[in-house]
Amino acid sequence: MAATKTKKAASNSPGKKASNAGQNSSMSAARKRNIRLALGFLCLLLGSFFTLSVISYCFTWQQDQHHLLSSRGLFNFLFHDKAPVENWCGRLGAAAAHILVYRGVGIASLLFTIWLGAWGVNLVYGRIVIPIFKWIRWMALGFLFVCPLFSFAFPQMAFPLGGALGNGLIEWTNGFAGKAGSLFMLITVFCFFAFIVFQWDIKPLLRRARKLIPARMPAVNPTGDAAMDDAPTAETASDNNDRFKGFRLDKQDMEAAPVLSETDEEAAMVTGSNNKLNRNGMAEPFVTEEEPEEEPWDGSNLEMTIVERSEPETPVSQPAATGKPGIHLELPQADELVINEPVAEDPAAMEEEPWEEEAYEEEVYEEEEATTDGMLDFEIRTVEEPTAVPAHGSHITVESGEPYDPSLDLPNYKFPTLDLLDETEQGAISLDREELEKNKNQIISTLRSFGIEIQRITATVGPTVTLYEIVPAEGVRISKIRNLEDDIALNLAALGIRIIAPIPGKGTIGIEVPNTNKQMVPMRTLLASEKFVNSKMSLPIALGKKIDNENYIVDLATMPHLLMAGATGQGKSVGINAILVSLLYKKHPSQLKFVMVDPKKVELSIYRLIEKHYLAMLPNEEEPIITDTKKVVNTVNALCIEMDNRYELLKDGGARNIKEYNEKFIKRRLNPNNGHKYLPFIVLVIDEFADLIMTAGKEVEMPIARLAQLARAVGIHIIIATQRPSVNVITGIIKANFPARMAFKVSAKVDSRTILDAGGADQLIGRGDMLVSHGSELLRLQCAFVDTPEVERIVEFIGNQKGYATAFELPEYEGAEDERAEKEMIDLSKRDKMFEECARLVVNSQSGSTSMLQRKFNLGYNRAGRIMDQLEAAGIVGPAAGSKPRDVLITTEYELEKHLETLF
Ligand SMILES: Nc1ncnc2c1ncn2[C@@H]1O[C@H](COP(=O)(O)OP(=O)(O)OP(=O)(O)O)[C@@H](O)[C@H]1O
Repeated sequence: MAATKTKKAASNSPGKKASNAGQNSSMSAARKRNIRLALGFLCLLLGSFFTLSVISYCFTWQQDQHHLLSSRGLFNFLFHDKAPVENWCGRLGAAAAHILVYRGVGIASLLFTIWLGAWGVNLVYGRIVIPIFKWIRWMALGFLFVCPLFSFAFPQMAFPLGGALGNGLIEWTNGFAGKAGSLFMLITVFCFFAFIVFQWDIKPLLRRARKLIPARMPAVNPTGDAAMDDAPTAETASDNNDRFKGFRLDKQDMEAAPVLSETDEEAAMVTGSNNKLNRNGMAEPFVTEEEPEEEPWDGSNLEMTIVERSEPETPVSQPAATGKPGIHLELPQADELVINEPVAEDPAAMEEEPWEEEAYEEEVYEEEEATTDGMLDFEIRTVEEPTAVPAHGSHITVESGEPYDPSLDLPNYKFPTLDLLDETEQGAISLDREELEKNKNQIISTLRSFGIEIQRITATVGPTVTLYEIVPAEGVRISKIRNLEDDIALNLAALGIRIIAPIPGKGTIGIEVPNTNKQMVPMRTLLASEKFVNSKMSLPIALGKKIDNENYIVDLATMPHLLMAGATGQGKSVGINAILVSLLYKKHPSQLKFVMVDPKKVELSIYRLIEKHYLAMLPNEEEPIITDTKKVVNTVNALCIEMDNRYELLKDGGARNIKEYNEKFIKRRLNPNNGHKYLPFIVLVIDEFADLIMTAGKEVEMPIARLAQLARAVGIHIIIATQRPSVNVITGIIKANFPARMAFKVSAKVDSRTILDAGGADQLIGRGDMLVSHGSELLRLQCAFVDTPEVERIVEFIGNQKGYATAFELPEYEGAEDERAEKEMIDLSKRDKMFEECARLVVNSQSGSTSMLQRKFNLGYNRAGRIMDQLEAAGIVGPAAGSKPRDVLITTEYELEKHLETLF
């Protein structure tokens, strides 16, 4: 009875209401999205249909027009006439095109039909893909200028180029003011659009015209009148300069306007009309209603508390949305987008380069005018072009007491905005009470069947799993539960159960059970969260959500290196993208560089677009993303040299780590003339580490281990990902230097132990479900999801901006060259006595394996290696391929004999 009462109370509890409200709001959001999609597709279809019918009309109008005009009305033509029509879109197409072209605006009607399709595209995407509102101006120009222009220019043409509108306007003006009047009308309309609506800049044209005039005048009139002729020109110049100043203001205003309207458009598209701006143009603080905690509710005979956490953080504005303070994007809820525009004028608009260049040209011109005026001095000045693309640290020599700002390398760089990420709705975490109760009962009965009684059970519902925390009855030893782990998991029989006995620091036992309805964690919500936006970490990475729904954001700099593993298709690539995207949203190109290694050649290639902003590579290297093993070895060794150089700089600068060093440099306490420079963080990302180790072995393992041991203090961090977390890939030396590990689902418990030093990763459920071991904790997280198109949009956004002249150059690594030179210097006249026999064995077995030579001829490793190098120099085998046998370049013994004859 008591139990029933509690249940009732629980079902009426505010928590339940809140969750109902959440469900309702997510349903209405889904309905809105469906309506938007339906309208979008309709507009797209109609737009395409009408466009096609108008294009077809251009070829078929004569045949169809006859039927149309002879038919008694459009209705009759559409529904009763039997005569065949030529238009590709049938009767409907012929009628629509007739109305649009003949009775409407002529050929300019295409502007309307394509615009309709563009509306559809925007509605389908839910954001402004094609700027349709800007298009309205072009439509107006088409209807009010192009239509009458066609009718004026081709009055005899049978095809209604200008449509009824063009013909009507021209007829009226012809009658009212004659042809001259029509021409004036057309010029006036054009000027109205050019200067008022589009605000086109005709100054360059005028200036060119003006330059031509004084240049010719003295030649025409060399008697001294030139000075008189020049005088008004100089006046005009200053006049123009005044006008120019006025125009400069207008231009700013004008530039501000489309930005505003476009953003409004976007906001209107996405949110309806939910823009909130307070009077200062700053964000209204958002108040999120904390969902009240669920009341405890009764199970069949035991009480279980469901801990449902509200979203832990109010997503806040993203400061970096424009690279300038003041423009913020807020995402309080998935379906609400608040955009705040700054009231103060945007300094960026004033600093636009072309504008500055024009102003400068204008000044130079004015001076030229003045000197020609008096014919006294003649000075030819060359105006140095401002460097189009800066080199790294190019503004370093600016002498001023101001603190050094590395971002001034690329002052106009804009950080990617949140709207580049999909606005995936993340509804409230749904609580399926039936499911919770069923699991609870099963846990209780399973434990009871092993003789374990429990006192209390609490459920915490996370995005993908629910954690049942159990307090065992007095006297039950935790080791007993731990020993029964497998049996309990078997009895609960759900996929992906993980038992944590005990939960560290709590003394309770945790059983994680996957939810039936799993929630994805969109990257956007993490990047918009207060914790991320206000993070002061050196390299903040937003990894995902914890089981209690809290955002998990860590500093890669403190990790300081990260080892990732997971079977194929379990979310590794998404995890790497989440890390890279987090860093791209937070760090300026002057502060961070990536070295990317991708033997698979497909995963990281998408980042090649940001080569000139964020990538670091060897000098004279062509490919920004390294795919070739040999090049990886060189690059990793180059990073070791960079590390050593940085240590020298730190020692010289009296700093213990990169943070202290950069702080000193910013305060201008380190002299760039002594080689000091601002040091960006470098993150080395290696995908498919197993592949690398298999091909390059120790050659790559050693420098990586060295980096991992020492590079942290100088700001070089490593992220390694592998599908195969076996001990020969993640060797002891690598493991010892990678304290932070991230495991997606792996196929065997032994793999889980290799990566995490604990089981559990084999029991994950995939799709971004992961375990992170950092410090002493082992956390279960749902990895943030960022899709490839989103990453593409972000790198395109960055790549389209002005970057450095080159990628960040790593120091040259000479080792590789030396090796090659050494090989080239092998003197075959001093070849080993066993050379010929070894050559025969290699050719007959078609395997260039050094260990085979060792075994067959009982040779030492060094001698066998030397013979193999001689075989390579003789062109019998190919270059070393890591631990794999070398390729054999000769196929038969006969061919070998011939080859040896030619050689010796
Ligand atoms: N965090 C996540 N949230 C939701 N779904 C995810 C998540 N991570 C991955 N997935 C799903 O799993 C699929 C495979 O992920 P991903 O490509 O990252 O696997 P992978 O481990 O890199 O595989 P491979 O090693 O073969 O490249 C994705 O296409 C996506 O559908």
